[in-house]
Amino acid sequence: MNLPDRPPLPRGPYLLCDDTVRPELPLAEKAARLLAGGARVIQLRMKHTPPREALAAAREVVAACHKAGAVCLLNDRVDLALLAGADGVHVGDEDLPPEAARELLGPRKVVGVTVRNAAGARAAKEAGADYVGVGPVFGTTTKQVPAPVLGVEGFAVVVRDSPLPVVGIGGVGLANIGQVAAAGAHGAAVVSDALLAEDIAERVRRLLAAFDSGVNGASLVSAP
Ligand SMILES: Cc1ncc(COP(=O)(O)OP(=O)(O)O)c(N)n1
Ligand SMILES: Cc1ncsc1CCOP(=O)(O)O
Ligand SMILES: [Mg+2]
Repeated sequence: MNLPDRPPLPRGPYLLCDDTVRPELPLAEKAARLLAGGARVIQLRMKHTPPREALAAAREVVAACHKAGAVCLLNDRVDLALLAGADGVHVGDEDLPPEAARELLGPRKVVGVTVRNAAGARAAKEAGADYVGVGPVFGTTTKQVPAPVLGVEGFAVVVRDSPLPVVGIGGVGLANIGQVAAAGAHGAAVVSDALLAEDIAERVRRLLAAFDSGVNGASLVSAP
């Protein structure tokens, strides 16, 4: 998956530090609580934060992640990823194309791409991506996603046929993250199940344990 000069994307829960969920909680505080729970990958997703505040938040969250030994990726914003010294970026259909993200970031950063199927994952690999985000795996109200819900069986087929590591996203939480892991996913992206928890750190600890338990589960899809 990764050339030696890229930080490996740790396997397991992939937590989103998101300004669209529980907006009253500052992004740096969300990140601190996610990290306190043992998060090893955080994606900073800012859809409403004004540019100068977003830059300050990116720098603060990246520093906190690196102090905790976690990987920090920026959603959408290649510019902020560069300015804040993030480990990479995640881009989708409405963002810079992955080739451009790779050109700007160079070979030493992680590029993740949203795709819907294995063909998209093959194209993402050709474009220089390190992993793909695939979903929605389950129903979600956090984002209006222009794609049908895959379900865990449909997700498992994409995982099986993808040439890149897959991070599942959409409706993932404590109740079903084990299924995502059992499907062979490299990661499981979680937004609201963690950020809306009364104790975010404890919820992350439980998500980590549940993913690891699922990894030992039976595969959901036989070999092709
Ligand atoms: C891990 C992961 N997968 C998919 C997405 C969605 O990205 P995108 O399609 O660019 O949509 P926005 O998040 O920008 O609304 C993601 N963020 N992370
Ligand atoms: C950003 C994004 N992209 C596809 S679904 C989603 C939101 C997922 O949020 P949740 O984990 O709360 O379902
Ligand atoms: Mg995007």
